[in-house]
Amino acid sequence: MNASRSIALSDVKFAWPQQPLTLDIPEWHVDRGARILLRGASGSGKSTLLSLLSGVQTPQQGSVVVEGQNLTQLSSHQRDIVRANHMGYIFQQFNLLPYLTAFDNVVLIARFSKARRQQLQGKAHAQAQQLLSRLGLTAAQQQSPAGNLSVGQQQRVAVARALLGNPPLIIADEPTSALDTQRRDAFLDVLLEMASEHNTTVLFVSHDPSLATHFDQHVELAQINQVATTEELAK
Ligand SMILES: Nc1ncnc2c1ncn2[C@@H]1O[C@H](COP(=O)(O)OP(=O)(O)OP(=O)(O)O)[C@@H](O)[C@H]1O
Repeated sequence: MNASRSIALSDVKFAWPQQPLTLDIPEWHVDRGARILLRGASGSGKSTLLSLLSGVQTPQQGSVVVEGQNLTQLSSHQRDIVRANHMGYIFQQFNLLPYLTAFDNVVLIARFSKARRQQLQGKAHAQAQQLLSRLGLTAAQQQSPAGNLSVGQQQRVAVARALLGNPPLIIADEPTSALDTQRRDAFLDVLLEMASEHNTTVLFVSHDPSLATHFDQHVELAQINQVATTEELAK
């Protein structure tokens, strides 16, 4: 096992039921602390790849090793534990619980993960407050139900939740698509600044080419995936 790697895929083949292959990735790895912007045509399989990395899906063939854990050898329950312990995940829709306060949405993650609780050493509340403040949420906003916050504020709550307890890997799936340029840049600055403090690996999916300057590596899915999309074949 290579400790300097966050992600290692080998000989991975994945198809959704009754569909042709979506992913055929002979080899791909991501070094610890890398900040990667993953791009690719719509429907090319970016979200599918993230679902393999987060252990929500497993490939029909090959191995997916994330933070030293071979997800393909684990049960669904064990994969849930790896996800909670090692990954901060930011979705397009943020997946906040609307009736809970912003603050409670953030600290909730510590209940699901022993590794994060250990990392936090009883300071989940303090770190949640610190993260939310740093992300620009006032004390009143932190105590407001998440469903009452603006999209931009909810997005920052989702970032705080992903970062709580300093998981080694952050995966983000188009989290900036609903934001204007200024907010998007501010969001990325905070996320990447906090990630670099802890040498956190960041894998960020976006269609937006103007985000490129924020990342030190750019990966086109077609570079690693041997399944060509219809759009790519038409080129
Ligand atoms: N839950 C699912 N069940 C069946 N097929 C799916 C499912 N999710 C995705 N697919 C199919 O897998 C292929 C890749 O989809 P995916 O969402 O991974 O692409 P994407 O690159 O993330 O697209 P976009 O940029 O538009 O979000 C598509 O053909 C899609 O129809």
